[in-house]
Amino acid sequence: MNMPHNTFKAALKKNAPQYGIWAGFATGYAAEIVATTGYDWMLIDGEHAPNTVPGVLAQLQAVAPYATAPIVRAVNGDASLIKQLLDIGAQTLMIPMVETAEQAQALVRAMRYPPHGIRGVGGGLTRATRWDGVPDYLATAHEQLCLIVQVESRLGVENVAAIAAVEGVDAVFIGPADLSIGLGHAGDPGHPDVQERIQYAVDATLAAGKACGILAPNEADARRYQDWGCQFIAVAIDISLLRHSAMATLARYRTPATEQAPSRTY
Ligand SMILES: O=C(O)C(=O)C[C@H](O)[C@@H](O)CO
Repeated sequence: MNMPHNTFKAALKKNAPQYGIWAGFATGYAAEIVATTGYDWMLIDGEHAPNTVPGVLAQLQAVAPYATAPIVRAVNGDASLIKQLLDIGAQTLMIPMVETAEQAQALVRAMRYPPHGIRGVGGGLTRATRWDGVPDYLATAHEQLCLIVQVESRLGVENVAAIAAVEGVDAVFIGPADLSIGLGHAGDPGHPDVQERIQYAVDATLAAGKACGILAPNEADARRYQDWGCQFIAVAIDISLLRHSAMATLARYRTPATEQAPSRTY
């Protein structure tokens, strides 16, 4: 059995834009619905959505038949958690709040087997190896694994060039919400101070030869960040899509008939 091909990692190397969606419902059923919609990638959010390792596994299994590539965001960079997420078959990990090159190096080591790292061997117990069905997994696993580090603090942006330069870091993902609150502009990622730091981080990441991503559910933001060079952009959040659509639908009926435009003209 061949090792599953990491289409997201391959697409990053082609420098093609990759549009993603944040998946926050934390169930396999909802994740599968998202995976049918044609986005290039989806983020299974283990930081802010109520996900457990078995819950992430269910979502990975649910989306496996589809072309949308799953990225799993861990709640933190704990090496034991990284080991579990890799063992259940996550191939692309996003780790929040990386602030130094040393932290990034530790994450790379957590994703690699000795002598290049500290990942423990799960062998035939793990979905990653397809229960020992993938030949040579130990020697080749790193080829299909992808590490995205999140830069989302003042210190992280100051160190972004060194973080991006770490061998084994495939991409940097900017977190506008955390960055804006960290810079004293809570809830205002559009503030010029925040925008300046975002553009600086994008430039430094690209200069290091790595891909840069960002969350931008607002279309104007997404298009600007793409112009700046962001290659993978989360342009939607599934929970927000449901909520906004539900409210907009209800509002059409709640609005008094006299205020509504006529539905038919003769
Ligand atoms: O800082 C950010 O922005 C992120 O990391 C994304 C957030 O966690 C959140 O806004 C996702 O909905």
